[in-house]
Amino acid sequence: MLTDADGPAARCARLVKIYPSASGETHALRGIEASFPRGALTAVTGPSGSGKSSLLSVLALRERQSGGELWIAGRSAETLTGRALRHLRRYDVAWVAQRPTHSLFDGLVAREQVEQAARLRAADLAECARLLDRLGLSARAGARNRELSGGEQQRLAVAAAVVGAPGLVVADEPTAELDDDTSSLVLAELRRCAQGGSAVVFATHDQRAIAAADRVLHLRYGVVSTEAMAGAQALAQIDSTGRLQLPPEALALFPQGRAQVVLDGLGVRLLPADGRDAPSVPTDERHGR
Ligand SMILES: Nc1ncnc2c1ncn2[C@@H]1O[C@H](COP(=O)(O)OP(=O)(O)OP(=O)(O)O)[C@@H](O)[C@H]1O
Repeated sequence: MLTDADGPAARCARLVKIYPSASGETHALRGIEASFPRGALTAVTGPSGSGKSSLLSVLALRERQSGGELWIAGRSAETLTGRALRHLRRYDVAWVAQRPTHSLFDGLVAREQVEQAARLRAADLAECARLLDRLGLSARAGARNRELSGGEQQRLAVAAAVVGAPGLVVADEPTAELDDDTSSLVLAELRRCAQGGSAVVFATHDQRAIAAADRVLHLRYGVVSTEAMAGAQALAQIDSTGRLQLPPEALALFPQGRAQVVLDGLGVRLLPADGRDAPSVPTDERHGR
């Protein structure tokens, strides 16, 4: 079971993920700084290719980071033995893959998938039927993966992930296959899981899921560009090395890719490198809307 009860379920600093590619290397994560508190739903958003799935698969211990630090319940992922990693993956860190069948077992019917996860986490088996019912899957409890629709598989993968409230639930686009009604069922179940004390993290492009989150981390080019608490203004993230990512519309003000950094009484102004005062930017654009 995850320990370090007072800290976040997971935290990363300067997290880097590099994939080999035909042209050399793809730097999918370029120094992610983030923490994932228990009891909260964190949505990870960003354009295609910004690194959402890479972050989630490292966070869920499906892949190793290439650099930087990841702590799960206060333990550095790099120092975990193979056995400790398997233990965490099995009991404490639940994973809903982008393709839900990748998180499900072929040989089991729906009810058995959830019961198997419940047994591993020493959860009450009676909860499995209630969970399937809440997710609208009672009538499909005896069906195997290939007999389920994409949306049913997705709901089933979520059921198996949340049963027994593991310390960390990581889900890659858990509502992608769902209509409004079934999406609400999944989001309600993720909320219930967070209320039980789990840290729930999901990548999404879905406005319904973003609206349901307590906080939203927006990625661009493999770093956290902004972080927003529900209903609050998004704040640009300044990482531990002092870097901050400008919104795309501000980049046009710095064609040379250089800025003067001027501290004044109110904060910091960035001026084009030739010393001219920066042209004014409409307030909405400055806030990245
Ligand atoms: N297994 C892999 N091998 C090589 N490159 C990869 C691999 N997985 C991801 N990438 C590359 O890493 C970068 C980030 O990909 P990632 O899938 O994390 O982005 P994403 O934000 O989840 O995108 P999407 O919204 O399209 O799912 C992309 O350039 C992608 O091509």
